[in-house]
Amino acid sequence: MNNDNNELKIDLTPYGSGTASASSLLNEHQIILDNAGVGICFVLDRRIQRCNHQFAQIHGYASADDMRGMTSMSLYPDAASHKALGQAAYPILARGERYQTERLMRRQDGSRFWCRLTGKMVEPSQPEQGSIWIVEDIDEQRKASEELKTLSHYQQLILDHAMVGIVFLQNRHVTSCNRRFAEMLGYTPQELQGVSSRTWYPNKDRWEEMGQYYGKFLAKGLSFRTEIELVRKNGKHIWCDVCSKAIAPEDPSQGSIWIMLDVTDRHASEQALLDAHQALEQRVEERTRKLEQVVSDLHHEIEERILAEERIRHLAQHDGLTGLPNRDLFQQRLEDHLEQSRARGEQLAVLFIDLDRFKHINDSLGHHEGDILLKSIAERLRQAIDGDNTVARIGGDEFVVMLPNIRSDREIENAVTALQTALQPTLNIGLHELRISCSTGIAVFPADGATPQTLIQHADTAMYRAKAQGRNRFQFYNHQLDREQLERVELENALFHALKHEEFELYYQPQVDIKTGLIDGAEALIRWNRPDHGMVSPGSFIPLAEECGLIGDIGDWVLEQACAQMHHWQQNGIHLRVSVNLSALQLEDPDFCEHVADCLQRYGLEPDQLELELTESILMKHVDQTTSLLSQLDAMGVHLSIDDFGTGYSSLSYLKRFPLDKLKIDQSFVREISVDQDDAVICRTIISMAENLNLKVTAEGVEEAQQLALLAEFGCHQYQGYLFSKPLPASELLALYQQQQREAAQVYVI
Ligand SMILES: Nc1nc2c(ncn2[C@@H]2O[C@H](COP(=O)(O)O[C@H]3[C@@H](O)[C@H](n4cnc5c(=O)[nH]c(N)nc54)O[C@@H]3COP(=O)(O)O)[C@@H](O)[C@H]2O)c(=O)[nH]1
Repeated sequence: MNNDNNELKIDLTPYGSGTASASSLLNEHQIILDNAGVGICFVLDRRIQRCNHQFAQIHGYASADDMRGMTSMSLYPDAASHKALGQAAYPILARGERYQTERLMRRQDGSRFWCRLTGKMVEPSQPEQGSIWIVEDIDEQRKASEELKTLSHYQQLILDHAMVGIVFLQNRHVTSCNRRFAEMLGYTPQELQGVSSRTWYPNKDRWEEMGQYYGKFLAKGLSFRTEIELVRKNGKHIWCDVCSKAIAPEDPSQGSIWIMLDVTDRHASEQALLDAHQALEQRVEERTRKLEQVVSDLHHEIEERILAEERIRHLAQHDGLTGLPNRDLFQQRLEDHLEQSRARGEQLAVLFIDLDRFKHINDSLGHHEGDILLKSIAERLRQAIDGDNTVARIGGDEFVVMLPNIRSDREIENAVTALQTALQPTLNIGLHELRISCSTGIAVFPADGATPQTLIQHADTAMYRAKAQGRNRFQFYNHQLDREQLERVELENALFHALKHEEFELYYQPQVDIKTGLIDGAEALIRWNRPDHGMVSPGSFIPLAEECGLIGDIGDWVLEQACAQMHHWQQNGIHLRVSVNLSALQLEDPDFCEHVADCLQRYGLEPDQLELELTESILMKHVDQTTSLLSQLDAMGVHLSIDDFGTGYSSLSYLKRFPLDKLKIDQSFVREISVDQDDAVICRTIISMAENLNLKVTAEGVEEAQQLALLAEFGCHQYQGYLFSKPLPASELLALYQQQQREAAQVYVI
């Protein structure tokens, strides 16, 4: 045997050595054998010659002696394996080499176990010297290894079939990965082996940023989870749910494990969901906004409707021009206050206010200025009454005032005075300075009436009386006034009757040429021969006829009569121009010109035989309309004159604009011409102005020779008045005219 340290030392006893040193050596060997950690046996002719205790123990025998002489065959599971080992080992052993193998062996109890066998020939050149076998029980190790193998196989299976991608990184480089991971990124696992994780990041910055981020977690042994966007081999971006943990937190060099799940679809779904959600939210927001808009529009509409209703209510209850309460509202308030007054036993006064000469002013200035005037007056009245009292406008220039809780007539008079005083200051309307006064009627609850209607009506009646007494007056109602009102209504009816029953008559006042003193015209003036009343002056029924609309028919009758009269005179060789007074209402008739032309034609008259007299106020009303009408009349050849000139507000520019022939100086200026310097100046100015405008001038109301002398001195052309003659029936005028003609002829003869 050689002396290799690891070699088995052969027991020499069977070979008969009896020396002490040999014996000591053998003892040492025996000690080594008995205490060796492995089983050792010496086999000769495939029989166990000797073995140590460990060997016996490994094979399930109580002692080495029990095994001595046993065939090695009994150590194998079967003969075949015994034979196979021999066949495998012999050639190697024969070459003197060590043979090592791991085999399944059999224990004494028949159980199998794994052994590592290491054999060596004692003397390869002399196989008959047998072989030494070292046996290690590796059954546990082998099983563990098997288990490990199985385990790692299972692990590999798990890794390979895992639905998630798994990668092991060291220093951010792939040490291994499963198929799914590679698939996720579009590589094979082999392609990824050893590559940097940078490969699947969109860019370097993102890779570094992530490294810093998760590095902190991994270093602390924490796992972390996130979703990141990665790039596949083909450049397509995917989203991954990533979970990572360090393999050994205490040793970062061992790297980390990453489990990844491709959540691109989920991400896309989520994104789609998010987009849909956002779109929905947007739609909801939009709808909400629209709804809010609709709601706001609705609110707006409701507010507007409320405002409109308020406006309508306001309009329905207020006067559009002055903003004052109207008759309805006034009556409502009066009703309420009457109830209170009744309950408290208080008195209440209603004032009916009518502006003096408003119609005249309104017609003269025009409606626009008239409206401004009314507004100013309304404001003054409103300011002049106490807060609790109501002032309302119930007609053109008619206002009513309610004074509740009145204790005495004096209190009412004070209120009326306050109102009159408020109107006193001059009003500047356009270029005009106007003074306005009012007539006031007063009715008191309960003495003069118990209902709003009665009180207003009685105050109105009282107002008429106040007006009849002159301007700027007030009058308390009494029952006598009712009678007067009744008379007014009766008069109105009588007027209708008069027209129907030919109670009217035309008188003619001669118009005399101042230079010759001869009649050269006449003014037709209506008279009413009222049965049981005598001759009624037009001054007392023309205004009423204008108010009740009868003036149109009366005017037609006058024109017809005047033309008929001229025709008659003409038949008798008398050619007198007759002037006829016109009312505003007549000019509003669109057929007026035709009517005049027709009348002239029917009576065979030349148009210049007729003169139409218009007051300034009529002229100034609807200037454009009047201008056109007058132009038509002028074109026909009819003469036109301004009556009562000087009392109105006509301006020079209008005088130039109208096709006029004559101005008639109002008798109020003529009356005082010889005593009042101002009137004289006015007359002189009118005459001189007419001269400049190429107009003739007639002076009205000439009663005295002195007046006539002055007018003649100022250059006036014509006059009419009691000095020469009062208005006369047609027959008397004819007689006067003929007498004058006769006298003139006599003078001529003389
Ligand atoms: N639309 C119509 N109006 C008419 C008509 N007829 C008359 N009238 C207008 O009625 C007003 C009163 O007229 P009357 O009572 O006839 O008075 C006229 C004369 O009688 C009066 N007059 C004439 N001379 C004198 C005088 O010397 N002194 C004096 N005190 N009075 C006098 O003046 C009136 C004439 O007015 P006028 O028309 O302004 O020239 C009166 O406004 C008539 O216009 C009619 O048919 N239609």
